[in-house]
Amino acid sequence: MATDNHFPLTPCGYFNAGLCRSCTHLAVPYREQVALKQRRAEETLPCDEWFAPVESAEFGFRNKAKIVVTGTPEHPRLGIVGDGRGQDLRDCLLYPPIITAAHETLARFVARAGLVPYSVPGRVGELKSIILTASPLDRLMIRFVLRTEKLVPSLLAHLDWLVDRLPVDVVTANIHPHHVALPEGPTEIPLYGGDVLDMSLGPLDLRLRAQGFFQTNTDITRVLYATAAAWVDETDPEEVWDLYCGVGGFAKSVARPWRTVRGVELSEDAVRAAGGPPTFIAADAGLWARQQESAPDLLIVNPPRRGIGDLAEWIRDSPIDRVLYSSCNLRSAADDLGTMGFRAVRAQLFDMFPHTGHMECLILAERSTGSDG
Ligand SMILES: C[S@@+](CC[C@H](N)C(=O)[O-])C[C@H]1O[C@@H](n2cnc3c(N)ncnc32)[C@H](O)[C@@H]1O
Repeated sequence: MATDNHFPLTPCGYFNAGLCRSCTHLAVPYREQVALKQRRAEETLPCDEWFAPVESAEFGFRNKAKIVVTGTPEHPRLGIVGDGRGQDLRDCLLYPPIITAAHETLARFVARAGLVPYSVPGRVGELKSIILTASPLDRLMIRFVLRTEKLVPSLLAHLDWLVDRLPVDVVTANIHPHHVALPEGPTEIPLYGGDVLDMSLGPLDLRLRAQGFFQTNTDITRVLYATAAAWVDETDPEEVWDLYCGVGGFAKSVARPWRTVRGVELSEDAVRAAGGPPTFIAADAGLWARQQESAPDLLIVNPPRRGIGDLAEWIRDSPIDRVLYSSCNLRSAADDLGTMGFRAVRAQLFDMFPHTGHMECLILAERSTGSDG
């Protein structure tokens, strides 16, 4: 492959040839990437003490692949839309071996089952993408994102061939009729196996349903949850709420026999997958908090990128003095802490998304007193 003179050579042939630039920071040596993120984090969020950042494996860390399918059933390209024609990325270095190996079998399956890839410019065809998730024990969830239900009988007719060749626990069809940038649609049709993928991290029992959220870097997630649990245990609060809890990673990590823990999450699917104990509730976090008669001793929040919105004012007016905020967007977290009237006393960067500008930060924040600052 020809190299692009604007960037130094990296370990990724797609990047060097200018065929994929998803890893925007790949040309920067990894240690330097982390140092730059740390500097940016410290500038964005003033904090009494920033702990040393937690580094990721440089490659093979992504437990999820959103594989856009283009080309023809006989010669499918598995990768990204790229310039519109589609770009095959089956040797992407971010994937663990189980996901890389699955690409070849999936390409053969597309041909065997005659799955016609969807063409973005032509708006014809059926198979838009394949979403793969790998569990910590190397089992797979495979979701075929289709324009309509037309290909479901072909998928079913050839499924035995696929599950004989891959370590699959769940296969579904996701129906995504609209020509929009969203990666998936609202309807999920179960095709094979159970309805959850076991994402347990050692003793931490975690299960993922097809449309649920799971942090994308399994090893970093393990350290993030363990760190949160250690920080919570230092003050040993009696009651903890985990708002925006997803499938319950933080809630389950901080659960102790003597502690009351409740997790709140908008997605009913995620709450069903979380199971319990502790107790999980499907609700809007802000509305639910306002309906409670008491407040917890410590609150955990891990919201989407936009932050916690109105909940910040509720926290400001509540008796809560300590919040553990896990954020993938420090800008919104800093704004939220300002609205809450809290100051960051300890923070740590977890490099969940190497080679990009994104990062996860865990922040322990306390109510500011009049003497602060
Ligand atoms: C960044 S994820 C965090 C999930 C979880 N804490 C974890 O570690 O996997 C954010 C979660 O917030 C949920 N969510 C979004 N808006 C919400 C709201 N208004 N109330 C409760 N949960 C919400 C999403 O469904 C998603 O599961």
